[in-house]
Amino acid sequence: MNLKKLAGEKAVEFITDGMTIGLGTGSTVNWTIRKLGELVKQREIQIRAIPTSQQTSYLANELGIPLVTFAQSTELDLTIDGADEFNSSLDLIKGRGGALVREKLVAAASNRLIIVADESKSVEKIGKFPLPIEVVPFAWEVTAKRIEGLNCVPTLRRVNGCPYVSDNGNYILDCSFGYIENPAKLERTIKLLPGVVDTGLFISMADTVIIGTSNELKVLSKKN
Ligand SMILES: O=C[C@H](O)[C@H](O)[C@H](O)COP(=O)(O)O
Repeated sequence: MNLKKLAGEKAVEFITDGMTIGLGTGSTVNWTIRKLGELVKQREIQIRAIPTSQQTSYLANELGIPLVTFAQSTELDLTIDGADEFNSSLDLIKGRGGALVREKLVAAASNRLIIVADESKSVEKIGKFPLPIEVVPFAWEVTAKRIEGLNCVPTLRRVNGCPYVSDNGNYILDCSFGYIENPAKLERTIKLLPGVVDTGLFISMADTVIIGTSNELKVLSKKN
């Protein structure tokens, strides 16, 4: 069973006619986007969408999903996106695919954030994998040193030996903090550092996580 597909396709049920939605990035939400593309093609639903990456923009265009920008709408009804890790409080780590900055901006402009993931993303404490932090290329070495001072090992993300460059023209540092005891505090601390654009910590942003497990689909919702 493809658990990413199971979770990704389920999320389409939350999209209703006339919505303006945010489309996340990654292999799980791609299933949502493909399913949505079918509905749009069959004229079963009319929506507008803002993509969180070039990659998602290409896919949505290929599928005929109408795209808009924040110039047309500054408020979104719903965003559906993937995650690299989530805990039972629905705190997330995102950004392994490099789209964290736009993903956070789109999520923050949305009335609701639905995460789609397979069960391997569920953790007791976030920090199992390095935390992606997007930084301005200028003086990135200095920024990395400052982040290192917070007790972690930052590694510049590279592709074929060259620094990975995000859609925003920035670099990404993958930072091994180990398990993060207080994600909200860490987020505030990192964001104060000069050179940091944003972090992959998404704290108190997700409303719902749809999880594909080998037995069934599980839905976790924010406790109010
Ligand atoms: O930058 C990438 C995003 O945060 C993705 O949503 C995240 O990495 C999850 O991707 P996937 O569904 O491919 O595991």
